[in-house]
Amino acid sequence: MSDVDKLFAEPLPKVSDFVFDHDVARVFPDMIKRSIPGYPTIVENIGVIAAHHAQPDTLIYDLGCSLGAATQSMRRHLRQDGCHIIAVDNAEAMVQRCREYLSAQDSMVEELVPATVVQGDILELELQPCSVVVLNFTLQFIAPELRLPVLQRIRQALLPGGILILSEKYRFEDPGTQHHLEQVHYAFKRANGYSDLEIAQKRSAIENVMLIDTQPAHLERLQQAGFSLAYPWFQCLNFGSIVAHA
Ligand SMILES: C[S@@+](CC[C@H](N)C(=O)[O-])C[C@H]1O[C@@H](n2cnc3c(N)ncnc32)[C@H](O)[C@@H]1O
Ligand SMILES: O=C(O)C(=O)C[C@]1(C(=O)O)C=C[C@@H](O)C=C1
Repeated sequence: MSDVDKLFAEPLPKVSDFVFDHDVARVFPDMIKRSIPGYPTIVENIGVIAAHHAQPDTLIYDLGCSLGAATQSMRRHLRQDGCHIIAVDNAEAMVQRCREYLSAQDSMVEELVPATVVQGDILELELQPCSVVVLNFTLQFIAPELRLPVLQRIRQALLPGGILILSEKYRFEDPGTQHHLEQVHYAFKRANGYSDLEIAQKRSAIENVMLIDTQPAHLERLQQAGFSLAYPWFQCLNFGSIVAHA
């Protein structure tokens, strides 16, 4: 159901800002696996971590779900009775295909945790009480000044004992660290078949719409949002994931 990502393979007269449109949705599984080091490990362990912390008869949110990879993983691992996953994305193309992917999962596996796919803006979404929230490479596409209010609303919606799983691309204050991890990330992309042209054009496409923070900045913001504890559980090159406890 996924094509190979060739969106930036030819020279573009003008590189437009990256958007999650139908062209991206069509190649997204290939794009994200070849672009984010450790992505399969992060997705699989989101299921493990969510299943460990999910509470019976509660909601679970996958915010910025794209095609629902994190939702599918949580459905593979969750065993608590009465849970329901709400997968949210504001991109119509993603929502359409996410519904197809989850229907396909339902046709292959019986008695999965029910999941509802909602097209909506997480900046406007009213969050119901929940025990797990996932932001898997989503917050980086939210305007920096709006990130704290989003995290505060998530914190308020989480039940006692609830968790947020936040995965992001990182930048680094130390110039040497930033340079070397950025270069090795490009080597990762080349090892996955991207050309230097694709790497350069994709970098231009995301530079204005994917504004990344340092891991310490994320941890500080989570504390500001009222989370009682936050710690990194995974990092691969300049990408990583954090668990934050209500
Ligand atoms: C890198 S993708 C997320 C990957 C996905 N969570 C996964 O695990 O495969 C970022 C997603 O966030 C969505 N997004 C960005 N801003 C959003 C917003 N304000 N509301 C809802 N979804 C948003 C995009 O449409 C896109 O599907
Ligand atoms: O940093 C890059 O070069 C990327 O392509 C990263 C990234 C991401 O982190 O979301 C950017 C856009 C797509 O969603 C896939 C991967």
